[in-house]
Amino acid sequence: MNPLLSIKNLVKVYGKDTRALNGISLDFYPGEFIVVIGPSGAGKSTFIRCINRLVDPSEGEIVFDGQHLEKLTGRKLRKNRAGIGMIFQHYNLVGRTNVIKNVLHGQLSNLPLYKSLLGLYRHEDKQEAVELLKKVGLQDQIYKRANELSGGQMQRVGICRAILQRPKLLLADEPIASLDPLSANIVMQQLHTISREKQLTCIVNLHQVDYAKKYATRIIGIKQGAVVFDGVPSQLTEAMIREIYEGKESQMALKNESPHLPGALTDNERSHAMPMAAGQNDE
Ligand SMILES: Nc1ncnc2c1ncn2[C@@H]1O[C@H](COP(=O)(O)OP(=O)(O)OP(=O)(O)O)[C@@H](O)[C@H]1O
Repeated sequence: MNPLLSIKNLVKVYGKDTRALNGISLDFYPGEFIVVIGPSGAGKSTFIRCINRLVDPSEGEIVFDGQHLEKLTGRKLRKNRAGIGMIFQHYNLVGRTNVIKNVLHGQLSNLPLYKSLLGLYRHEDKQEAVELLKKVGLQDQIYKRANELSGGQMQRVGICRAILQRPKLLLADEPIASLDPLSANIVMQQLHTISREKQLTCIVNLHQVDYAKKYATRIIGIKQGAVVFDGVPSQLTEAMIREIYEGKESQMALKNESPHLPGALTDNERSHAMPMAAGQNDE
């Protein structure tokens, strides 16, 4: 089977000498549910964000669905990136817009510019948006403003938006880091179920090793910008977990606690509130 995504010698250096990724090479196959774990600062977010070019890699190749993404710019990059959905830690919904319109934003990149500006969505997209919202239990919240929802509900809207984009690959950057354990479990369960049903390849960054073991078909451990573990959940032993998280982060990961606290959007997340929308990220 050919990989859907093939990454070769991926390097990211921030500024002069912060080497966040140190030559990562990995292949990802259709239908895999991959969880990336590792201590804070290991490079997990940088890795996920290099894949869809929210962060530009310094070196290496990113071949997605046969296209070298690292070489693309402007419209070609947007077109190819439309096949990659993204779920953010802080949801990145448009707070004053209602739930269904937020979900429909997932289709913006597939509409001609004038239709996207006027919000002229296709009937079948509206129907699918409603179906997805029903699936995640939000059928009664469809016309509520997004900023009236709980964190867990917002993230379920974020999942629906990413799925409505009809991607081949779904990236999720710490999707449950801002949620309480009950909401986190619901979000992971729904993400897992929907991606299984659609046979989507998912790459999810998590701090919680328990969730990684529960949901992943494959776990990647990253430490200091390099892959130190790549295997199925049963191969991730306690000793291996300690090795990955050696240092103060290990205790938090083993106790299934997130070192992240809910907070404001980072500047980068804010500027990519609708990363796949037409007209954005022109280079
Ligand atoms: N925009 C940036 N500018 C400079 N350095 C950065 C930037 N983003 C990340 N870094 C640095 O790159 C390294 C990897 O960061 P990254 O956020 O990818 O790690 P992470 O594993 O996702 O961490 P966490 O789990 O805490 O989110 C860290 O040393 C971090 O300080």
